[in-house]
Amino acid sequence: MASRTLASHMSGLSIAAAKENVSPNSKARDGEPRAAGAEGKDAGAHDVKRAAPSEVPSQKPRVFSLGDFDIGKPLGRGKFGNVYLAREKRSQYVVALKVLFKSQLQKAGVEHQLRREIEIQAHLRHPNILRLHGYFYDANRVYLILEYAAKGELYKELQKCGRFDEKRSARYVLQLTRALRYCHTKHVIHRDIKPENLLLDLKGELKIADFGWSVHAPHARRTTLCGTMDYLPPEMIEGQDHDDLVDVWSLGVLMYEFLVGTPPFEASGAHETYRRITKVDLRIPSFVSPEATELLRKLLVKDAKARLSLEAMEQQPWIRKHCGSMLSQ
Ligand SMILES: Nc1ncnc2c1ncn2[C@@H]1O[C@H](COP(=O)(O)OP(=O)(O)OP(=O)(O)O)[C@@H](O)[C@H]1O
Repeated sequence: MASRTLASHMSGLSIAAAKENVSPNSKARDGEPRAAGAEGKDAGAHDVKRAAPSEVPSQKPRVFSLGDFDIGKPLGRGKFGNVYLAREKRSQYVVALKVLFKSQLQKAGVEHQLRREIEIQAHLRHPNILRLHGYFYDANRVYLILEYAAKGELYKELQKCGRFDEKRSARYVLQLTRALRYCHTKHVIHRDIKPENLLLDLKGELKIADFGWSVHAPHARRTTLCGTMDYLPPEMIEGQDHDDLVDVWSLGVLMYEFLVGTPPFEASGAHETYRRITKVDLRIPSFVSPEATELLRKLLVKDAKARLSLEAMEQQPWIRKHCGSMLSQ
Protein backbone atom coordinates (compact mmCIF):
# COMPACT_ATOMS: atom_id res chain seq x y z
CA MET A 1 0.00 0.00 0.00
CA ALA A 2 2.64 2.46 1.07
CA SER A 3 4.23 2.44 -2.35
CA ARG A 4 0.99 3.48 -4.05
CA THR A 5 0.64 7.13 -4.73
CA LEU A 6 -1.69 9.55 -3.05
CA ALA A 7 -3.15 10.27 -6.47
CA SER A 8 -4.04 6.62 -6.85
CA HIS A 9 -6.05 6.80 -3.63
CA MET A 10 -8.28 9.60 -4.74
CA SER A 11 -11.07 7.12 -5.39
CA GLY A 12 -11.73 7.02 -1.65
CA LEU A 13 -9.80 3.95 -0.49
CA SER A 14 -8.79 3.97 3.14
CA ILE A 15 -5.47 2.65 4.37
CA ALA A 16 -4.27 0.96 7.53
CA ALA A 17 -2.25 3.94 8.64
CA ALA A 18 -5.44 5.99 8.66
CA LYS A 19 -6.05 4.64 12.14
CA GLU A 20 -3.59 7.28 13.33
CA ASN A 21 -5.07 10.03 15.40
CA VAL A 22 -5.80 12.82 12.94
CA SER A 23 -8.47 14.98 14.41
CA PRO A 24 -10.58 16.94 11.95
CA ASN A 25 -11.20 19.46 14.67
CA SER A 26 -7.57 20.17 15.50
CA LYS A 27 -7.50 23.83 16.33
CA ALA A 28 -5.13 25.95 14.27
CA ARG A 29 -3.11 28.42 16.27
CA ASP A 30 -1.59 31.55 14.79
CA GLY A 31 1.12 30.75 12.32
CA GLU A 32 -0.10 27.19 11.92
CA PRO A 33 -2.16 25.70 9.14
CA ARG A 34 -5.83 26.50 9.25
CA ALA A 35 -8.62 24.43 7.90
CA ALA A 36 -10.11 25.17 4.49
CA GLY A 37 -10.16 28.70 3.18
CA ALA A 38 -6.71 29.88 4.26
CA GLU A 39 -5.41 30.11 0.71
CA GLY A 40 -4.32 33.51 -0.43
CA LYS A 41 -4.77 35.14 -3.81
CA ASP A 42 -1.58 33.62 -5.11
CA ALA A 43 -2.35 30.14 -3.90
CA GLY A 44 -1.39 27.27 -6.15
CA ALA A 45 -1.19 23.54 -6.01
CA HIS A 46 0.55 20.70 -7.73
CA ASP A 47 0.25 16.98 -7.61
CA VAL A 48 3.76 15.97 -8.54
CA LYS A 49 2.60 12.66 -9.87
CA ARG A 50 2.19 12.71 -13.60
CA ALA A 51 0.29 9.50 -14.18
CA ALA A 52 1.55 7.43 -17.06
CA PRO A 53 -1.15 7.22 -19.74
CA SER A 54 -1.57 3.48 -19.14
CA GLU A 55 -2.08 3.97 -15.40
CA VAL A 56 -5.08 6.26 -15.06
CA PRO A 57 -6.15 7.14 -18.56
CA SER A 58 -8.78 9.76 -17.94
CA GLN A 59 -7.62 11.14 -14.57
CA LYS A 60 -6.20 14.66 -14.47
CA PRO A 61 -3.46 15.27 -11.89
CA ARG A 62 -5.14 16.13 -8.60
CA VAL A 63 -4.67 19.68 -7.38
CA PHE A 64 -4.52 20.04 -3.59
CA SER A 65 -5.14 22.85 -1.12
CA LEU A 66 -5.12 23.05 2.66
CA GLY A 67 -8.87 22.49 2.79
CA ASP A 68 -8.33 18.96 1.45
CA PHE A 69 -6.63 17.89 4.68
CA ASP A 70 -7.56 17.25 8.29
CA ILE A 71 -4.59 18.45 10.31
CA GLY A 72 -3.45 16.34 13.27
CA LYS A 73 -0.65 16.33 15.79
CA PRO A 74 2.66 18.10 15.16
CA LEU A 75 5.36 15.58 14.19
CA GLY A 76 8.29 17.89 14.53
CA ARG A 77 9.73 21.32 14.10
CA GLY A 78 12.04 22.13 11.20
CA LYS A 79 14.28 25.07 10.38
CA PHE A 80 11.65 26.79 8.23
CA GLY A 81 8.38 25.55 9.68
CA ASN A 82 6.62 22.58 11.20
CA VAL A 83 5.55 19.13 10.14
CA TYR A 84 2.06 17.79 10.96
CA LEU A 85 0.33 14.48 10.69
CA ALA A 86 -2.53 15.02 8.24
CA ARG A 87 -5.19 13.06 6.43
CA GLU A 88 -6.44 13.76 2.96
CA LYS A 89 -10.18 13.96 3.45
CA ARG A 90 -11.44 12.23 0.34
CA SER A 91 -9.07 9.25 0.26
CA GLN A 92 -8.40 9.09 4.05
CA TYR A 93 -4.73 8.79 3.08
CA VAL A 94 -2.45 9.68 5.99
CA VAL A 95 0.53 11.88 5.17
CA ALA A 96 3.04 14.20 6.80
CA LEU A 97 2.34 17.81 5.83
CA LYS A 98 5.45 19.96 5.98
CA VAL A 99 4.60 23.64 6.31
CA LEU A 100 7.33 26.08 5.32
CA PHE A 101 7.10 29.83 5.82
CA LYS A 102 7.95 31.77 2.67
CA SER A 103 9.35 34.67 4.71
CA GLN A 104 11.81 32.39 6.47
CA LEU A 105 12.83 30.70 3.22
CA GLN A 106 13.40 34.10 1.63
CA LYS A 107 15.35 35.41 4.61
CA ALA A 108 17.70 32.43 4.45
CA GLY A 109 17.89 32.68 0.63
CA VAL A 110 16.97 29.03 0.12
CA GLU A 111 13.94 29.26 -2.22
CA HIS A 112 16.11 28.02 -5.07
CA GLN A 113 17.32 25.09 -2.97
CA LEU A 114 13.72 24.19 -2.05
CA ARG A 115 12.66 24.27 -5.68
CA ARG A 116 15.49 21.88 -6.52
CA GLU A 117 14.62 19.65 -3.56
CA ILE A 118 10.99 19.41 -4.71
CA GLU A 119 11.97 18.79 -8.31
CA ILE A 120 14.38 16.00 -7.37
CA GLN A 121 12.39 14.28 -4.61
CA ALA A 122 9.15 14.33 -6.62
CA HIS A 123 10.69 12.24 -9.36
CA LEU A 124 12.20 9.56 -7.17
CA ARG A 125 10.26 6.34 -6.53
CA HIS A 126 12.01 3.88 -4.24
CA PRO A 127 10.91 2.00 -1.11
CA ASN A 128 13.78 3.56 0.86
CA ILE A 129 13.24 7.13 -0.30
CA LEU A 130 10.56 9.25 1.36
CA ARG A 131 7.88 9.97 -1.22
CA LEU A 132 6.93 13.54 -1.99
CA HIS A 133 3.33 13.19 -3.17
CA GLY A 134 2.78 16.80 -4.07
CA TYR A 135 2.97 20.40 -2.93
CA PHE A 136 0.87 23.52 -2.86
CA TYR A 137 1.22 27.03 -1.50
CA ASP A 138 -0.70 30.05 -0.32
CA ALA A 139 0.30 33.66 0.24
CA ASN A 140 2.62 32.91 3.18
CA ARG A 141 3.41 29.23 3.18
CA VAL A 142 4.57 26.33 1.04
CA TYR A 143 3.14 22.89 1.91
CA LEU A 144 4.88 19.62 1.06
CA ILE A 145 2.72 16.48 1.08
CA LEU A 146 5.12 13.79 2.27
CA GLU A 147 4.90 10.09 2.96
CA TYR A 148 4.35 9.61 6.70
CA ALA A 149 7.26 7.89 8.48
CA ALA A 150 5.52 6.60 11.62
CA LYS A 151 8.66 5.65 13.57
CA GLY A 152 10.28 9.04 13.09
CA GLU A 153 13.95 9.91 13.07
CA LEU A 154 16.59 7.21 12.99
CA TYR A 155 18.80 9.62 14.89
CA LYS A 156 16.54 9.38 17.95
CA GLU A 157 16.64 5.58 17.82
CA LEU A 158 20.41 5.71 17.73
CA GLN A 159 20.48 8.07 20.70
CA LYS A 160 18.15 5.75 22.60
CA CYS A 161 20.22 2.63 21.87
CA GLY A 162 23.70 4.21 22.01
CA ARG A 163 24.67 2.04 19.04
CA PHE A 164 22.98 -0.61 16.90
CA ASP A 165 23.96 -4.27 16.78
CA GLU A 166 25.64 -5.54 13.61
CA LYS A 167 22.49 -7.10 12.14
CA ARG A 168 20.43 -3.94 12.50
CA SER A 169 23.31 -1.79 11.20
CA ALA A 170 23.81 -4.05 8.18
CA ARG A 171 20.12 -3.96 7.28
CA TYR A 172 20.10 -0.15 7.38
CA VAL A 173 23.33 -0.01 5.37
CA LEU A 174 21.83 -2.30 2.71
CA GLN A 175 18.64 -0.22 2.50
CA LEU A 176 20.72 2.95 2.20
CA THR A 177 22.91 1.36 -0.46
CA ARG A 178 19.87 0.46 -2.53
CA ALA A 179 18.36 3.93 -2.21
CA LEU A 180 21.66 5.59 -3.18
CA ARG A 181 22.19 3.24 -6.13
CA TYR A 182 18.73 4.18 -7.35
CA CYS A 183 19.49 7.91 -6.93
CA HIS A 184 22.73 7.51 -8.85
CA THR A 185 20.96 5.78 -11.75
CA LYS A 186 18.81 8.92 -11.89
CA HIS A 187 21.99 11.03 -11.78
CA VAL A 188 21.10 12.43 -8.37
CA ILE A 189 23.81 12.78 -5.73
CA HIS A 190 22.40 13.20 -2.24
CA ARG A 191 25.51 14.79 -0.58
CA ASP A 192 23.89 15.10 2.83
CA ILE A 193 23.36 11.58 4.14
CA LYS A 194 23.33 11.77 7.94
CA PRO A 195 21.16 10.25 10.70
CA GLU A 196 18.97 13.38 10.99
CA ASN A 197 17.94 12.94 7.35
CA LEU A 198 16.85 9.33 7.77
CA LEU A 199 13.33 8.40 8.88
CA LEU A 200 11.71 5.05 9.73
CA ASP A 201 8.28 3.92 8.60
CA LEU A 202 5.80 1.82 10.60
CA LYS A 203 7.66 -1.39 9.71
CA GLY A 204 11.03 0.13 10.66
CA GLU A 205 12.15 0.44 7.03
CA LEU A 206 14.62 3.23 6.43
CA LYS A 207 13.60 6.22 4.29
CA ILE A 208 15.99 8.86 3.02
CA ALA A 209 14.35 12.25 3.51
CA ASP A 210 15.55 15.77 2.87
CA PHE A 211 17.05 16.26 -0.56
CA GLY A 212 17.96 19.86 0.23
CA TRP A 213 21.63 19.39 -0.64
CA SER A 214 21.20 16.97 -3.48
CA VAL A 215 22.19 17.85 -7.04
CA HIS A 216 22.01 16.43 -10.51
CA ALA A 217 25.32 14.75 -11.19
CA PRO A 218 26.89 17.01 -13.84
CA HIS A 219 26.61 20.02 -11.54
CA ALA A 220 28.48 18.74 -8.52
CA ARG A 221 30.87 21.65 -8.46
CA ARG A 222 32.63 23.22 -5.55
CA THR A 223 30.13 24.58 -3.13
CA THR A 224 29.92 26.61 0.04
CA LEU A 225 29.32 24.30 2.94
CA CYS A 226 27.31 24.88 6.04
CA GLY A 227 26.38 22.66 8.95
CA THR A 228 28.40 19.75 10.26
CA MET A 229 31.45 18.52 8.41
CA ASP A 230 31.33 15.07 10.00
CA TYR A 231 29.65 13.29 7.07
CA LEU A 232 31.50 15.01 4.24
CA PRO A 233 34.28 13.37 2.23
CA PRO A 234 37.78 14.85 1.84
CA GLU A 235 37.08 16.08 -1.72
CA MET A 236 34.10 18.15 -0.57
CA ILE A 237 35.74 19.74 2.46
CA GLU A 238 38.83 20.47 0.36
CA GLY A 239 36.53 22.32 -2.07
CA GLN A 240 37.19 20.12 -5.09
CA ASP A 241 34.76 19.05 -7.79
CA HIS A 242 33.14 15.79 -6.83
CA ASP A 243 30.77 13.11 -8.08
CA ASP A 244 28.42 10.41 -6.81
CA LEU A 245 31.29 8.74 -4.93
CA VAL A 246 30.74 11.31 -2.16
CA ASP A 247 27.68 9.27 -1.15
CA VAL A 248 29.84 6.13 -0.81
CA TRP A 249 32.00 7.94 1.74
CA SER A 250 28.92 9.13 3.67
CA LEU A 251 27.60 5.56 3.65
CA GLY A 252 30.84 4.51 5.35
CA VAL A 253 30.52 7.32 7.91
CA LEU A 254 26.96 6.26 8.71
CA MET A 255 27.88 2.58 8.92
CA TYR A 256 30.53 3.51 11.48
CA GLU A 257 28.09 5.65 13.43
CA PHE A 258 25.46 2.88 13.52
CA LEU A 259 28.05 0.44 14.89
CA VAL A 260 29.94 2.74 17.25
CA GLY A 261 27.43 5.45 18.18
CA THR A 262 29.51 8.44 17.06
CA PRO A 263 30.77 9.52 13.62
CA PRO A 264 34.34 8.37 12.89
CA PHE A 265 36.09 11.72 12.53
CA GLU A 266 34.34 13.59 15.32
CA ALA A 267 36.60 16.10 17.07
CA SER A 268 36.29 19.03 19.44
CA GLY A 269 36.66 21.70 16.74
CA ALA A 270 36.14 22.15 13.01
CA HIS A 271 39.90 22.43 12.41
CA GLU A 272 40.59 19.04 14.01
CA THR A 273 37.61 17.40 12.23
CA TYR A 274 38.99 18.74 8.93
CA ARG A 275 42.40 17.28 9.74
CA ARG A 276 41.00 13.90 10.71
CA ILE A 277 38.85 13.62 7.55
CA THR A 278 41.55 14.68 5.13
CA LYS A 279 44.07 12.30 6.75
CA VAL A 280 41.38 9.57 7.01
CA ASP A 281 42.27 9.17 10.68
CA LEU A 282 40.03 6.12 11.13
CA ARG A 283 40.06 4.34 14.50
CA ILE A 284 37.75 1.34 14.67
CA PRO A 285 37.01 -0.03 18.17
CA SER A 286 37.80 -3.70 18.78
CA PHE A 287 34.15 -4.61 19.43
CA VAL A 288 33.43 -4.05 15.71
CA SER A 289 33.63 -7.40 13.87
CA PRO A 290 36.45 -8.11 11.39
CA GLU A 291 33.95 -8.24 8.47
CA ALA A 292 32.52 -4.81 9.34
CA THR A 293 36.03 -3.41 9.88
CA GLU A 294 37.08 -4.66 6.45
CA LEU A 295 34.05 -3.06 4.80
CA LEU A 296 34.53 0.27 6.59
CA ARG A 297 38.11 0.36 5.31
CA LYS A 298 36.87 -0.17 1.74
CA LEU A 299 34.32 2.64 1.96
CA LEU A 300 36.31 5.29 3.84
CA VAL A 301 39.07 5.74 1.29
CA LYS A 302 40.48 9.16 0.46
CA ASP A 303 40.82 8.52 -3.28
CA ALA A 304 37.17 8.55 -4.37
CA LYS A 305 37.84 6.25 -7.33
CA ALA A 306 39.35 3.61 -5.06
CA ARG A 307 36.21 3.39 -2.89
CA LEU A 308 34.09 0.26 -3.09
CA SER A 309 31.29 0.62 -5.61
CA LEU A 310 27.70 0.51 -4.38
CA GLU A 311 27.13 -2.32 -6.87
CA ALA A 312 29.64 -4.47 -4.97
CA MET A 313 28.01 -3.93 -1.56
CA GLU A 314 25.63 -6.90 -1.70
CA GLN A 315 28.56 -9.30 -2.21
CA GLN A 316 30.39 -8.11 0.90
CA PRO A 317 30.75 -10.80 3.62
CA TRP A 318 29.32 -8.49 6.32
CA ILE A 319 26.18 -7.78 4.29
CA ARG A 320 25.78 -11.45 3.28
CA LYS A 321 26.16 -12.56 6.87
CA HIS A 322 23.47 -10.26 8.28
CA CYS A 323 21.05 -9.56 5.44
CA GLY A 324 20.44 -13.06 4.06
CA SER A 325 16.68 -12.69 3.83
CA MET A 326 16.96 -9.33 2.05
CA LEU A 327 19.27 -10.64 -0.67
CA SER A 328 18.42 -12.53 -3.80
CA GLN A 329 20.41 -15.78 -3.65
N1 LIG B 1 7.54 12.48 6.66
C1 LIG B 1 7.64 12.56 7.98
N2 LIG B 1 7.06 11.62 8.77
C2 LIG B 1 7.18 11.71 10.12
N3 LIG B 1 7.84 12.68 10.77
C3 LIG B 1 8.44 13.63 10.03
C4 LIG B 1 8.36 13.63 8.61
N4 LIG B 1 9.04 14.71 8.15
C5 LIG B 1 9.51 15.35 9.22
N5 LIG B 1 9.17 14.71 10.37
C6 LIG B 1 9.51 15.14 11.72
O1 LIG B 1 9.53 16.54 11.77
C7 LIG B 1 10.82 17.01 12.14
C8 LIG B 1 11.17 18.27 11.36
O2 LIG B 1 11.28 17.93 10.01
P1 LIG B 1 11.98 18.87 8.96
O3 LIG B 1 12.21 18.03 7.75
O4 LIG B 1 11.21 20.12 8.77
O5 LIG B 1 13.28 19.18 9.73
P2 LIG B 1 14.62 19.85 9.30
O6 LIG B 1 15.68 18.90 9.76
O7 LIG B 1 14.70 21.24 9.78
O8 LIG B 1 14.53 19.78 7.76
P3 LIG B 1 14.96 20.88 6.76
O9 LIG B 1 16.44 20.94 6.87
O10 LIG B 1 14.46 20.34 5.45
O11 LIG B 1 14.24 22.13 7.17
C9 LIG B 1 11.75 15.83 11.86
O12 LIG B 1 12.83 15.90 12.69
C10 LIG B 1 10.86 14.64 12.11
O13 LIG B 1 10.88 14.30 13.48
